[in-house]
Amino acid sequence: MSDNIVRIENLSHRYSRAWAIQDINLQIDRKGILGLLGSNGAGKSTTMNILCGVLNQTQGNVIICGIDMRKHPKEAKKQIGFLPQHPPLHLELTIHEYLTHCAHLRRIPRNMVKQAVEEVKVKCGVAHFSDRLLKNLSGGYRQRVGIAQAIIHKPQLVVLDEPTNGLDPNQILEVRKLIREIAEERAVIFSTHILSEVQVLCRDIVMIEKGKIVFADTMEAFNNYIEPNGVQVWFSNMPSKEALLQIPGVKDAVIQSANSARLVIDRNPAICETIIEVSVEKGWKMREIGLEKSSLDDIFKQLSS
Ligand SMILES: Nc1ncnc2c1ncn2[C@@H]1O[C@H](COP(=O)(O)OP(=O)(O)OP(=O)(O)O)[C@@H](O)[C@H]1O
Repeated sequence: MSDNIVRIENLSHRYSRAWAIQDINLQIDRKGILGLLGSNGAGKSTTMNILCGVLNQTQGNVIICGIDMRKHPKEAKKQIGFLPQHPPLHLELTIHEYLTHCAHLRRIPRNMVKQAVEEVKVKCGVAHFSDRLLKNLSGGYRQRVGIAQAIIHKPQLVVLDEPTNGLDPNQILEVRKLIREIAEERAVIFSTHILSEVQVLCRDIVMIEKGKIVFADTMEAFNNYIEPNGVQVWFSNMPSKEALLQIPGVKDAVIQSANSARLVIDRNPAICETIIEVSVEKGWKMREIGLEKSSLDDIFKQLSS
């Protein structure tokens, strides 16, 4: 049949008249983390809800480990763990009670429930809080429990919808570490609107904008693609615009003050060295140089055009 963990074919969905997503194609063949990046309303949740069998698509197919989600939802869902944006936690239960409840919902055989719960508590670092009520946990620990319920049945695919949203910086680091660990054994889809989250965590990236995929490749390819095209420079002996335009690789120059300019450059990894060399040669006394980072909005604009 198929070696794909996920295959999404020509997936489109409309809630009323307008299409929320259109013609999404996506394939995941290996373990590791894929980042699904998109701004608010781009269509991430719609795609994930369909992928996880929570929403029925208008058109297209979702195949999980060779099983068609629409034709065999129960079988397909066995291969998936899902942590939605608003985790389905029962705050009045303890961690142990909640995960035991999840194990039953996932139809883990009765004689294996205890072992599955203990294993997942250790894996997600919540074993020492086993008897604590969920309502008394910090945001980071609640997310750990949310991830625990998503992997308790050892699925091949885990889908995490904005899992680091609302956490403090330490909690974000801890949850990222846990996500990396669980991705050693399975494919993980990590949805977010924060580019830097995808850059630190994911091996592959899919960008979605206005319901359509605008970029899908490795993180490395993405980082190469978005290389900055602007440089800020500060000089003590400010050269003229004409002199700056003589630097090889500089396509345009805008003088911004008596000591600074913005240069539009070729995508050339050695451009900063060239600018520094010319500055030294001409005695411009460079004080500072910095590559401009594209904002996510710029990147989306660039990719959608
Ligand atoms: N239940 C719904 N009924 C009608 N329209 C909806 C519904 N849910 C989402 N939409 C619309 O579908 C489009 C995609 O929304 P979706 O929630 O999938 O985006 P998203 O990328 O997950 O955004 P966010 O990060 O804000 O959750 C948006 O235009 C949204 O307004």
